[in-house]
Amino acid sequence: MGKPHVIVIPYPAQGHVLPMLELSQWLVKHGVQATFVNTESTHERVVKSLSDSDNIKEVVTMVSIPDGVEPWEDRNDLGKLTEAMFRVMPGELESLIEKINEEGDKITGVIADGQLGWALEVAEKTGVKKAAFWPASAASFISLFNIPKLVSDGIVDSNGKILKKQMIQFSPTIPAINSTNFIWASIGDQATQKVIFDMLSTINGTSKLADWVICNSSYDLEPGAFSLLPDIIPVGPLLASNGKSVGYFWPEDSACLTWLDQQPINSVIYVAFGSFTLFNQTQFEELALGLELTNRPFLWVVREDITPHVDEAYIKGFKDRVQNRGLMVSWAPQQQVLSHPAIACFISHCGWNSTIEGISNGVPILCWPYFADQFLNQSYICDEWKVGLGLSKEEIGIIRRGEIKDKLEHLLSDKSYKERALNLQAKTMDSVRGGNSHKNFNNFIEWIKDN
Ligand SMILES: O=c1ccn([C@@H]2O[C@H](COP(=O)(O)OP(=O)(O)O[C@H]3O[C@H](CO)[C@@H](O)[C@H](O)[C@H]3O)[C@@H](O)[C@H]2O)c(=O)[nH]1
Repeated sequence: MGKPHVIVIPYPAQGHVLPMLELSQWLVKHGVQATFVNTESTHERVVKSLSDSDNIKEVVTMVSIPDGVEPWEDRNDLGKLTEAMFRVMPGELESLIEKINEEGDKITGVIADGQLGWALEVAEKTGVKKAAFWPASAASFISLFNIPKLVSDGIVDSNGKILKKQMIQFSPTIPAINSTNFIWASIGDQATQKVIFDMLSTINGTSKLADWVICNSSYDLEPGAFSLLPDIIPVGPLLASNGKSVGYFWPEDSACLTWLDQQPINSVIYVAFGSFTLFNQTQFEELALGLELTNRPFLWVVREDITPHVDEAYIKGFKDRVQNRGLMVSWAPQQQVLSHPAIACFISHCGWNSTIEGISNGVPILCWPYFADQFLNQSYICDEWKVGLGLSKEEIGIIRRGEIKDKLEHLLSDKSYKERALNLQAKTMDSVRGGNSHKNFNNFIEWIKDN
């Protein structure tokens, strides 16, 4: 009997591809062969963005299949993308597995993103092991499991439209969620929301189809959520196995690490909003001016692809005034940045990966959620773990420079945030270095290897 050989297949979004590629590298380290299946367009982006030192292609077999989106359609339309994927990718995945098997390199299991239930149906059909990977918090899983109840309670209709705007407490052991912040409720127009809602509604069934459901979280981070979900197994945070993530959609600017080396310890404000967040010009300027007002060094990820005419976006004179203490880059190697001793705090959109990367490095967080599960993650950061602060918006939805400066001052001058962040870091890292997450991961590997 040869090595176990699994297919790992993520949803084509940055916050899904990165942790699943990390998972694949951990699998390989444990003696499992991994074939990573991206959509063709994501594969192209990832391969193009690899840096010279990234040897991922020698470790994990990277392949691609079409996502079904027609050349004239827009892949940023998540509704269209999700529908097209569902139509085309199951057949493509099945053919891929057949082809690999015919070549004699037998596939023994499929580990699918929790959002891709159809991939587990393909696994079932081809008679291999089935596991689901959830790249976000266990609490967000709970909110999706409760979709049928939300419909029967009249909070949302069967298309996912929010009928009642109110705080929802699924259990006293997890943070309450405002119904307007449900994951699907802020994605695109009503038609898109329906497609995403339908996809998320299937997650309960997907997790029943899977032999294992693993989650990129830990008992220490979410004791309440995991007590409600005994069959969801935390194995995280799954950080880059060699300290550096691979699988970026944009080329990294690693010069920022050299710049960080020149900054005093515990001085730099790191600012990054993941892969989806969009700012209007007013908000962009207020953030820039807020950073300027702090008089502290900062490293700010400004995505050039979503900030058209980026040079003109900065307020006049800003770049000259901050040139000795501010660095703007288009994409940073975030895990390396957050582990750098110069970092003092993190202004984040609270995507789950950014959240657990901040926690794993003991970095206090100023929360600026944009959509989806990010509001729930903010509640964890501010109310449960107490390692960060939120920001208040004006009525017109803008966060002003004075608010940004004041909250940063508060976060950095009240040492209790850093203390709690370091405590949580210690617990979290213990869990992956020999503790519960580590043990769970080893049990998972045993299951994959078991004939
Ligand atoms: O300059 C940058 C900016 C980000 N990152 C990385 O990109 C990833 C971003 O992931 P995440 O923080 O989760 O944000 P999103 O890309 O916005 O992720 C989507 O997917 C997540 C997992 O489902 C959800 O929690 C988010 O709300 C959703 O927006 C992280 O690993 C970061 O380290 C970099 O390496 N460099």
